[in-house]
Amino acid sequence: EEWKDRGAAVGVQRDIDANGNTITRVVKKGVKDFSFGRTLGEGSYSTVLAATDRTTLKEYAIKVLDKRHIIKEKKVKYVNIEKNTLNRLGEHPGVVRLYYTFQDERSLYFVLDLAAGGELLGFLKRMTTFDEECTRYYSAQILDTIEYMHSKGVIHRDLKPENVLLDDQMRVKITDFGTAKILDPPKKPPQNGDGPSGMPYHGDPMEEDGSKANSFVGTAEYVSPELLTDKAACKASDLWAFGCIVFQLLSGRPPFKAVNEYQTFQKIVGLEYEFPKGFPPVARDLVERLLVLDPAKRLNIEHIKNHEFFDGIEWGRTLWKIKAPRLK
Ligand SMILES: Nc1ncnc2c1ncn2[C@@H]1O[C@H](COP(=O)(O)OP(=O)(O)OP(=O)(O)O)[C@@H](O)[C@H]1O
Ligand SMILES: O=C(O)C[C@H](Cc1nc2cc(Cl)cc(Cl)c2[nH]1)c1ccc(Cl)cc1
Repeated sequence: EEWKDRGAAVGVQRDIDANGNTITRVVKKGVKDFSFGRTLGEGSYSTVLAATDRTTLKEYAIKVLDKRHIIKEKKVKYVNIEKNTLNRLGEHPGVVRLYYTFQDERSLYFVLDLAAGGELLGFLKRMTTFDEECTRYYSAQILDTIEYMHSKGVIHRDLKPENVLLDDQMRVKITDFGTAKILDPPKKPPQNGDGPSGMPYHGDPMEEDGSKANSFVGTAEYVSPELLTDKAACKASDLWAFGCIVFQLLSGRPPFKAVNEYQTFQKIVGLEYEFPKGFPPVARDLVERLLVLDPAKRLNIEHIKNHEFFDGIEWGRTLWKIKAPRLK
């Protein structure tokens, strides 16, 4: 049987010796335990390969990072945030699960769920737009996963269709947690200088005046206004990105897009966007209540789940059992 301590994977092997005594051996999973297949994709600091566990024949995606490259590019912090965040998130159908991590002299390895369907963005590009039924299904699974992440004190901070992968049954698998923020439960009563809602942050260096130096900004089109104005990401920032994704699935383009990042940021803080003709009115109402400049005035997850756009969606386990609607 196998048991895994936090992220480091160890297997337990039992054998009987000549005198009939049981010998228990603890074995660490390593590169040798997998046969590597095709390249699923490349990141700036990583290669993701399909792989099969030689013993169990289970298929995984293994993300391989070159140690020297990570150190040179000063990405050690992000790799460890990704590992710690994935370990903290444990198991949810909408999160790419981390089974093992290990390293050899040259590389680091993340053994992850295989999302054989690839990126949601790929399907959207092929379809140009999704109809309401498909949009409802995919955005409901994304929302259910955001709710789970937030319940574990994790803010994703870079939600976008590229980071929404799909498994072989066209179910959502959210990935890319290297830039997530982990909210720590306050050990002491909230003091000023803590993050919003009195929750102190960790993972970003603090300025001497106690304000958070938020080094990270997400992908321009999906960045929330509060991150641009007072550099503070909060849970509602993921719901801004969610609003952008719903808009993009139905219209084929993100709401805020300009010739360069700076002009995109100007459109965001100025709330300059318009719906294309024919955009479904119920979905429009939902998006208008998410793309609100003041994060405190944005719909919260409970209200979104009860919005008319999600009529017919049964939240909870059922959502992950129903068949994905055919993309048409
Ligand atoms: N679990 C997975 N299953 C299948 N494909 C995956 C999985 N994880 C990543 N990929 C694919 O591999 C490619 C590289 O992903 P990776 O997360 O390593 O880098 P990235 O985040 O896309 O790029 P960057 O690091 O520059 O942001 C992506 O195109 C992604 O779609
Ligand atoms: O937490 C652990 O298990 C230990 C290590 C931590 C760790 N060791 C590292 C060595 C290098 Cl060179 C770079 C990074 Cl980012 C490194 N991170 C580790 C091993 C593998 C992976 Cl995928 C992530 C972190």
